Amino acid sequence: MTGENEDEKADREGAPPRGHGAFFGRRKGKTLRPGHAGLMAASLPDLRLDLDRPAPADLHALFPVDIRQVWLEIGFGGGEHLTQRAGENPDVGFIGCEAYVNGTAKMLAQIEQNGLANVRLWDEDAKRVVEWLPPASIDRLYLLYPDPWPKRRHRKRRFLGEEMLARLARILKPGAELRFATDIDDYAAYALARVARSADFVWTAERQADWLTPWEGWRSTRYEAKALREGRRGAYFTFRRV
Ligand SMILES: C[S@@+](CC[C@H](N)C(=O)[O-])C[C@H]1O[C@@H](n2cnc3c(N)ncnc32)[C@H](O)[C@@H]1O
Repeated sequence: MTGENEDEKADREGAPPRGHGAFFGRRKGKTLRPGHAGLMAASLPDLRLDLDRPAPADLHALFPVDIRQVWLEIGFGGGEHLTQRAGENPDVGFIGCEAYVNGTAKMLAQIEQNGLANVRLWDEDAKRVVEWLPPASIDRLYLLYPDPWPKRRHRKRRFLGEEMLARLARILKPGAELRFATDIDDYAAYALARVARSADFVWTAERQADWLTPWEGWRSTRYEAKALREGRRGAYFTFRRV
C-alpha cells in the first residue's frame, strides 16, 4: 500500500504536473539541447508577443509579411501542426501558444528550418494571450488535444470550459471556426454540452462522419499518434462563432 489514490496515480502516470490553480504556468521537461537553448535565447525574444504593451488594433502589425488572416493555435505541443499550417499558408499570420518549454524550443527550430516568417509565439499560459487579443481579431482557432484531465474532480482544469468559451467568443470574428480535437469521450461530451448552452457558437456537424473525419489536409499530431497507439481515436469538432 502506498496510500496513493486514483487521482494521484493518474497524475503520476500521465496527466500533466499540477501547479497553481487551474493552470500551472511554464513547464520544463528534459534539459534543452544546446541548439534549442541557443534558439530560446536568440530567436524567442524576437518572435514572442509582448503582452506588456497593448495589442495592436490590427494584428497584421505583428507580422513582417503581408497577411490576410490571423489563426491561433493553443497548446501546439511539438509544433507539428503549427509548422505544417504555417508553411501551407504563408499569407496567414499564426500565433502559437505553448507553455511547455521543450515544445517552444522545438517550434523555434522548425521556424528556422522552414524559414517561416508568419509565426509569433507565446511561451506561457495561453489564457493571457486570449485576454490580451482585441475583440473579433482571430479568424480561426485550433485547440488540438488539450490536456484531458480525465478525473471528475479535475474537470475544472480543462481548458475548454464555460468561461473560456465566452472569452474565445470575444476574440473570434463572426463566422470564425474553433477547431477542437480530443480522444477523450468525456471531454467531447463536456465541450459539446457547453457549446450547446452557448449563444456564441454553433456546432457545424450534420452527420457522424463530420466529427470522425479530420479537417482537410490533416496530418496527425504527436499526441494523436500516441492516442492511436494506445487504442483511442480522435474526434474533430468544428464550432462556428455566430
Ligand atoms: C496533450 S498536449 C497536446 C499537444 C499537441 N496539440 C498535440 O496534439 O500533439 C496539450 C498541450 O497543451 C499545452 N497547454 C495546456 N494548457 C496550456 C495553457 N493554458 N497555455 C499554453 N499551453 C498549454 C501543454 O503544455 C501541452 O503541450
